[in-house]
Amino acid sequence: MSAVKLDGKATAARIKADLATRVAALKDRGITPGLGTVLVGDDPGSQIYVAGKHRDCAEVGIASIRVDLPATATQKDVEAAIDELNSSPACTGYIVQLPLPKHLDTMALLEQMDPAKDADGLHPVNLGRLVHMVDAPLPCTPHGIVLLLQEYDVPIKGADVVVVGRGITVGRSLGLLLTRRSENATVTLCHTGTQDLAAHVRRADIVVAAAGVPELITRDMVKPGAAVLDVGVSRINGKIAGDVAPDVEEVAGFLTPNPGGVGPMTRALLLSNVVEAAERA
Ligand SMILES: Nc1nc(=O)c2c([nH]1)NC[C@@H]1CN(c3ccc(C(=O)N[C@@H](CCC(=O)O)C(=O)O)cc3)C=[N+]21
Repeated sequence: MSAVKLDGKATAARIKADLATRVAALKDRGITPGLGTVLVGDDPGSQIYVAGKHRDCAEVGIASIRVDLPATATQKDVEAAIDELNSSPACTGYIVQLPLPKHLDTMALLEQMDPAKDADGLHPVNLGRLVHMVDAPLPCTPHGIVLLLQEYDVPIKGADVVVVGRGITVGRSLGLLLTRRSENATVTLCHTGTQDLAAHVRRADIVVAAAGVPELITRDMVKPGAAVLDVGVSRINGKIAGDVAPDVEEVAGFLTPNPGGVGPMTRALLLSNVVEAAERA
């Protein structure tokens, strides 16, 4: 058997084509959406991601504003950059690239952002709205995962979903998203304290691997026919090493390639949050 490829790259291209139309309509009304990025330090991975986001913006007609600060930037320096984007009319949405250098207080900086301009959906107010199940910008990776499953008609309602990893950007937020009434999945959130990971994964109709541990999910753990989504972005000798072992392809019913799976969806949903914020404003 071999798994159906959950093609994030192709699905993201369709989403971006739709966004380009909506951006053109906004421009006809005199509104140009603009994405800001705040990048602190010179981590090569973060540089690549931020550059990619600006390329994506150009592709759909969103203006972009890039704020790069040195690794030595103080809390006050980053606060000043956030204040600037909060008050800039050209910036309709922005992100602070994570993780920030350790000497900075990430939570304080996130709280300082205008929640209406939160393109990542990670502001505590917007995550709180997700907990309350009211409308808010959604975290990009979880939202991208849900849309990718829907694109391939993978049933979510009633599915047993095992999410591996409890990080804010993916695992924890995805649990909140999938347990809303509109998705109605049953979610088990596994993490480093989970006693028998394999036993949980084996029962899952949908497995989302977001632990950042290369090849954590092995073939023997996956129920035949299950949908497996690989969110891993570790690197070994510069090459992406996902959380899912390659031979899972032989048992899974659906599998994301990595690269070309969840990553492009994350980027497309970031653009979508920017466009939606501009449409609301
Ligand atoms: N505030 C914030 N928001 C984020 O959304 C955020 C972040 N911080 N910090 C880092 C993670 C990671 N992340 C990725 C997005 C796209 C790809 C992506 O498109 N990857 C390509 C491959 C690119 C390559 O080859 O390096 C793919 O999967 O096809 C990967 C990783 C967003 N993150």
